Amino acid sequence: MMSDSAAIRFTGVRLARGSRTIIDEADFCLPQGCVTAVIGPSGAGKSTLLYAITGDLNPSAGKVEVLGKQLPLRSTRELYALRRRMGVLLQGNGLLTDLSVFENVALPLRVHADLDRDELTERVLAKLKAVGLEEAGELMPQQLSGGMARRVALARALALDPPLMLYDEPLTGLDPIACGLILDLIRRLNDEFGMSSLVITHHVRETLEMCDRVAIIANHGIAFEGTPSELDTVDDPLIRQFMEGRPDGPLTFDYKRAGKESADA
Ligand SMILES: Nc1ncnc2c1ncn2[C@@H]1O[C@H](COP(=O)(O)OP(=O)(O)OP(=O)(O)O)[C@@H](O)[C@H]1O
Repeated sequence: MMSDSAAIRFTGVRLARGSRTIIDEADFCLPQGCVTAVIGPSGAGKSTLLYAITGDLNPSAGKVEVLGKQLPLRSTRELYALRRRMGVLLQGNGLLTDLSVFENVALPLRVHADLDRDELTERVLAKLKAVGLEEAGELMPQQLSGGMARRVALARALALDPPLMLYDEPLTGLDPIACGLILDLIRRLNDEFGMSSLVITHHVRETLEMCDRVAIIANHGIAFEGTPSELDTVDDPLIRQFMEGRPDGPLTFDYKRAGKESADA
């Protein structure tokens, strides 16, 4: 069991890909009920952190705890049980194109929940309503705008009522209005359903306006963790370089084949 009420806790974690250390000595906490943004230069290891949370990548050192479980788990069965408690929204949406919107959202329920037809319909419509698409169930994915497709994927990620939501670049490819809508939904759903949410994003300014906490991954570790207003007051040159989008400074962008790898430019 986890020692406190964090939804996610990393203690002294090292994450490696082959012989390359991507993140080292990382301490990170996502308190329950919070929306935490994870930002940082391209290639710094944000998605790698996500894979460690979903149990796709085991830490080579340190402790990763998610929803009260320490990873890696002893069996695939336990890992799948934990994954059912995480809603994951990936960049590509992953909607099945030969299934309607309704059936896409129903899919995890059909596979993992033992519901009768009425219960299933009620649950799917509730999730579609939560994302403002209650009347779109009949549509096929090809008939959706990018923003609608993202919302359907979000409804599907919510289908099993996960206590933890993980978003990897939820705003990619969306216009500013659709971005605002998705960020608003992430915040609202987190609070309404009593979830905890982690949002990996390059849309730094917009996301900082709505999140409770922010972690910056840079130079192989967690370079900052705190609230958005604390971030405003930090004068660490590395943090300022990233926040101001300057190519020159302590952030390194060289690729190294072994040892500690630097972020891609
Ligand atoms: N499957 C893999 N095998 C080997 N190396 C990998 C693998 N996936 C990622 N990497 C390496 O790990 C580094 C961190 O990648 P990651 O995708 O976590 O970065 P990121 O911060 O999410 O980047 P971006 O913002 O561009 O999505 C990359 O530079 C890449 O070289």
